[in-house]
Parts: sequence; structure tokens; C-alpha cells
Amino acid sequence: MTTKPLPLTPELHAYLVAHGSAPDEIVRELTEETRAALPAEAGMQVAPEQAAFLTFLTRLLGVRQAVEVGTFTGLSSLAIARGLADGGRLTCFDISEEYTGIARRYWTRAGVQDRIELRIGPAAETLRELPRERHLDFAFIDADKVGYPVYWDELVPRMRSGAVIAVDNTLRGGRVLAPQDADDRAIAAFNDEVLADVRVDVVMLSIADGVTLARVR
Ligand SMILES: C[S@@+](CC[C@H](N)C(=O)[O-])C[C@H]1O[C@@H](n2cnc3c(N)ncnc32)[C@H](O)[C@@H]1O
Repeated sequence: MTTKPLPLTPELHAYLVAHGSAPDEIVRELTEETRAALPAEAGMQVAPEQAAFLTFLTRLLGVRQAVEVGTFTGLSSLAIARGLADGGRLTCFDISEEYTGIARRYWTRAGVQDRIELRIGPAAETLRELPRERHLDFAFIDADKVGYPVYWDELVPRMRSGAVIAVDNTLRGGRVLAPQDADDRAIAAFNDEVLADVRVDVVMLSIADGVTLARVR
């Protein structure tokens, strides 16, 4: 049994990325446009290999009802929408018309716009408008970090048994070990809360900036 962690050097990361399915032209152009139009914010976008993982996971789970909290220019939502089962739907939550204006264009280009509904507003409020029954198969949380506990509390009771919640940035560049700002502290506390939540089984993956997968019991 190997218990020694593998250091992910830049070379090994490049190898890993090169040996997964390559991003298509739409993903490449969305990434390039985001970097050009929003250089200061582009780092918020999920990594291309993470997008591929989201499509893989969504397809594997046969997701029909999905939610995303934190859409930005649309890479993760595009990835989730591409993995949905026939007739599947994704509801996206964000506060920015500007960022999601770019997302809408790429959804249309990829032909997934009919599967996606976008709701603009603070997600702590807009998530409450979702039906209160257990109807969701998949959720992806990637908005403001201090809001994660609220989004978690709104989503868990709405997930079907066996559904999965994926949460982004749960390693915070390694700073969960020694938090340096309010966002780091919020994620460190959130990770502890998730671990103690008896409604879910949890694994943390070291993809990109850390992705937690929680399977709802
Ligand atoms: C890290 S980015 C999301 C990146 C996206 N998942 C992607 O792959 O491109 C965070 C997003 O959360 C949104 N956001 C921030 N605070 C929010 C809030 N209170 N409610 C809803 N969305 C919020 C921001 O507008 C931003 O688009």
C-alpha cells in the first residue's frame, strides 16, 4: 500500500493534463476570451482538466437535475451541461450579468443553452427558491467562499439519496493548513463542518485547487 503522497511538480501536472481527453475548440476559446476580457478575474475559472472531470462525473452519475453556484464565464457549467443525461437540466446561480453574459454566448455555441437556466442574484437568497423536496442529482459549489456553509445548508436537504455535491477550492492553494485571510479561514471551517456532517460521505481530491466530493446518504 502506498501512503506517501506524490508531489505534483509542474512537469508531472503537464503530463497528467496531456494524458486526459483534450479540451475542444469551444473550451479553448472560452478560456482565451476569459483571460483576455477579464485578466484580473480569469483565475476564478475552473482548470480545463477539472472541466473534463465535471463532464465525466456528471455523465457517470446519469445526472438529470443539477445546480451550480458560481458560474462566472461558464466553463464549469458548460462541462456539467455536456454531461447531463437526455432531458437533464442545470440551474446556474450567480450575481454577475457581466460575467454570465460571456457564459450565455458559449452555452449557445456549444448547443447546451436549452438545458441551462440562469438565476441572477445573491445565491443565499435565490437557492431558497428551489423546490424544497429531494430532487437534485448533482451540485457544484464554486462561488464566494464565505457563502459555502449557507449554500451547503440549502443544497443538502434538496439532494436525492446517492446524489453528489462537488465543492471547489477546498485546499486553497494549501493554505487550509495555515489560513491567511477570511476566505482561507472560511474554507478551513467549512471542511471541518462537512467532515462532521452525518448526512454525507466525503472524499477530498487534489484536482486543481482541491475538490471535495460529498455523496448524500
Ligand atoms: C470562482 S467564480 C466561478 C467560476 C466558474 N465555476 C467557472 O468555472 O468559470 C465565482 C463566481 O461566484 C459569483 N458570486 C460571488 N458571490 C456570489 C453570491 N453571493 N451569489 C452568487 N454568486 C456569487 C461571482 O460572480 C463569480 O462569477
